Amino acid sequence: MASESLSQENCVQNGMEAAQVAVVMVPLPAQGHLNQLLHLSHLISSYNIPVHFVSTTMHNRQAKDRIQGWDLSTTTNIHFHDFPTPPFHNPPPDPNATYKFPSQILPAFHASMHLREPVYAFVNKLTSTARRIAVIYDSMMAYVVQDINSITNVETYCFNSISAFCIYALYWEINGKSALSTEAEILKELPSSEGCVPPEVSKFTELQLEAKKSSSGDLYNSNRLIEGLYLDLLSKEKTTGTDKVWAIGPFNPVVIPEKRVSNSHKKCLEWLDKQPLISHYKQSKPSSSTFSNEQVKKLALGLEQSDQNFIWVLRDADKGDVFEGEVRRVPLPEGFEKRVEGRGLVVRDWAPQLEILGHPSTGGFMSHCGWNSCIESISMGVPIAAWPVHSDQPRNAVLITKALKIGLEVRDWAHSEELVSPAMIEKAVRRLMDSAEGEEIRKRAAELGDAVKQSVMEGGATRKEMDSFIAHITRQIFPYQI
Ligand SMILES: O=c1ccn([C@@H]2O[C@H](COP(=O)(O)OP(=O)(O)O[C@H]3O[C@H](CO)[C@@H](O)[C@H](O)[C@H]3O)[C@@H](O)[C@H]2O)c(=O)[nH]1
Repeated sequence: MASESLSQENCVQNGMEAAQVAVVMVPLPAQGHLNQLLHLSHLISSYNIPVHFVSTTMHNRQAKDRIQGWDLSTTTNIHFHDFPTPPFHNPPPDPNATYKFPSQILPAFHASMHLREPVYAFVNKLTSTARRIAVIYDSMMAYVVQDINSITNVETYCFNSISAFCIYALYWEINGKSALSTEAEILKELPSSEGCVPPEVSKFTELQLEAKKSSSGDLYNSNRLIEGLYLDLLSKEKTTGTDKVWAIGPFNPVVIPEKRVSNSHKKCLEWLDKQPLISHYKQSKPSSSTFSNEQVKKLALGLEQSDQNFIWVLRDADKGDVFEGEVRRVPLPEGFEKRVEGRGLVVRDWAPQLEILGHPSTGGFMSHCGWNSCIESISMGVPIAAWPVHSDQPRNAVLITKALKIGLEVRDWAHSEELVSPAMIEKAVRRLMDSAEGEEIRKRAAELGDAVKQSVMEGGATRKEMDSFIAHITRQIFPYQI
């Protein structure tokens, strides 16, 4: 972390007018990535710094449509730049699709391959209007920004969309699992990353690693209260090639405004309003993967048997986030919705997840453990029943259940090839929501949530770290450097 410190209000006095700096955001065009950098754009723009958000027309629309917890119309400092969306047609829906395969990621990879030239041309042109440009790029967009470092007065910052815990574990694994600080011994319990991603994802990741140039620092949507140890190790060991590490998350708002701003499905929030406090439990469909019809049926039965109130986000799968394609509407067991009427709500659309998690009636979250879902749930003080599906998720589940102890596993990752039975689902929900063990877990989650909220408020440690990042990118440019 850099030593500069700067408050949000007086950043323009730091030798260089904040307005002379522009930030360009280069997100991977996929939901779990777009939303993180859009939230970060919001935070940075509040320091009176213009932010340019670049993606395809369709993905910019997706990002804007799905903002949660704040209102885009309240800021004039975020500028969207739309580049053409290359056509892509998803394969037809498969009712037996293995839930491990994140087919919706393929259009994102395809779109990103068309952004290298337009993004370079855009940043190059922007240099005539700003004295320094800080390009914040998703680590999965290293290929796209590879030429940008060579432009005068441009600095690049690599944003890691996954947890510091997972990044550190990956480097530790690659480097032959050698020396390990005793505090980090939990890494020895981690499941292997082998088989967690399909070959298309491995190939795309390798392309990024080959293209990656050194950057001026690394950014994490994380918080030292959650991952301090791993952030320190990343910085101390310069694992990613830099010791400048800023953990400035959660990027998402930690307090949900009373006036609901989400464009997405409001029915579930109104339903929650009518529930008693902390009575409800949420099961979410991952935004980037698919459950087979058989697994959906078992999940329905497990939820029914759990006897808990729930919202189940069961979006229609296979369409991809924004691209055209056929929709697979997953059938539910006959009579299910009638039987759970009043205590269970099935949502087929895009749900306002952050707002649901921030609702006082929400007591638990069964999640695939995508990093956004983890950090959103942590910041809202909601414990997690972890049901990882692919990628970094099995490791996030270890962070949640074993390191932080703010959740429990629905099933052991070692058995991830098997279907999860209704009995296992019922047991996990009851343990979390209706047992002494669950009460302890819920208490720890609430305490961590409160501490994280405090850290991002004025005077909090994470706010100071954010100020430090802003101070760094707006630092004085001496004449001989120009
Ligand atoms: O109905 C829905 C479904 C999702 N979301 C939001 O969409 C995001 C989903 O992100 P995440 O929980 O990270 O899931 P994925 O989209 O599956 O994330 C991908 O990207 C993450 C960041 O790299 C990785 O950690 C995951 O493994 C990878 O699957 C979150 O902000 C949710 O709040 C909604 O608002 N409504």
